[in-house]
Amino acid sequence: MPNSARKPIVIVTRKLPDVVETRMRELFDARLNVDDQPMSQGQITEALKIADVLVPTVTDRIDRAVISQAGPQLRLIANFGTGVDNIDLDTARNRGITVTNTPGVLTEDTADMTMALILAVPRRLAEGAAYLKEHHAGWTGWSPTWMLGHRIFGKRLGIIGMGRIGQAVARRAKAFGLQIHYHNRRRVSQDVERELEATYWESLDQMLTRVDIVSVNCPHTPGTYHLLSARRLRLLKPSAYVVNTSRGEVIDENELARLIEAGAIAGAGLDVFENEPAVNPKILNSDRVVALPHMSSATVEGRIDMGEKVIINIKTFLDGHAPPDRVHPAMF
Ligand SMILES: NC(=O)C1=CN([C@@H]2O[C@H](COP(=O)(O)OP(=O)(O)OC[C@H]3O[C@@H](n4cnc5c(N)ncnc54)[C@H](O)[C@@H]3O)[C@@H](O)[C@H]2O)C=CC1
Ligand SMILES: O=CC(=O)O
Repeated sequence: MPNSARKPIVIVTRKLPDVVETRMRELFDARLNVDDQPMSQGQITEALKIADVLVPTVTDRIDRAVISQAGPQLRLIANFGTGVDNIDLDTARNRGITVTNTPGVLTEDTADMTMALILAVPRRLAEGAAYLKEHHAGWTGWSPTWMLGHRIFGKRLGIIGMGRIGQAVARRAKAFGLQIHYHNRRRVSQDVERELEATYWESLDQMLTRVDIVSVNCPHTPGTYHLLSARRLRLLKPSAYVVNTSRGEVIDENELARLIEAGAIAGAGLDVFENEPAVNPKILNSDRVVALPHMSSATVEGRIDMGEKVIINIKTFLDGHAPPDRVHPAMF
């Protein structure tokens, strides 16, 4: 723990909203990334030799090699993000380093974008918008048999991971007339099931054979890597769509791309990718995929809320209390 004569050194790996950076400067010896250049593994390793607190984002790989070389003064990794699959939680715990994240404040924004993808893909929204931009001069107007997508209302949505975001997606989807089905590690409360009129599937395989749209909303953990494996993707109906705003690693992306190309899956809405920032070219170039650059949580309000959460976590921890968003490896 830093001694009281100096402010704790807080190293932030990326540019944060001005209001967040200003507050960090007031409270800490904040070393900010004003140029917003992603830090290399070498730079992060060096940072951990002097930082009391590291504030990485979800694209920084805080792995065993990096954490193992941290100085003894490093006590807290306060992730600017909800997902913590970028951090080796076991190594951090073994070295007595606390990890926090920013759950909750991104829920509604991420659910909005998930719903947007659920609507956009079957209704060919991106395709239509791109067509008009490129071909407006040759467009002959409305036509009864052109640009036909598929109806959303009445279809079955299968949510994998019925946590904060999964439930927020379900609330939106229910309002659009979708029937809610879900698979989760644990069944949610009867009150929530009743509110959402949701059907629980203990067997993910069985749920996949029955739904029209799948929404992936569980975290990426060792247990969920390729949860939508090649075998499971092949259980989907050829008319089914896959939406993923969680983490790319949860889906076998190559197989998803192959099945879409082969017409064995109708399409996908993806905000996240298995080898981010690389995107499988088949995914990128398919008319039947809406691919977004990991922007489901990207709102001005959300980023400020995340910054506030990070600051509260750091301040509470440095004041000697348990930070509100402490992450335990057992949670994942
Ligand atoms: N695209 C984006 O910008 C964003 C993506 N995310 C991602 O969304 C994820 C979910 O966030 P929250 O809903 O806040 O988390 P949460 O912890 O509230 O919900 C996750 C749910 O997944 C379930 N789950 C875990 N392992 C499972 C498994 N093997 N099978 C079935 N269910 C399983 C958990 O029981 C929990 O109910 C984050 O971990 C993050 O990766 C979060 C925010 C923004
Ligand atoms: O992907 C974003 C996050 O906060 O997790």
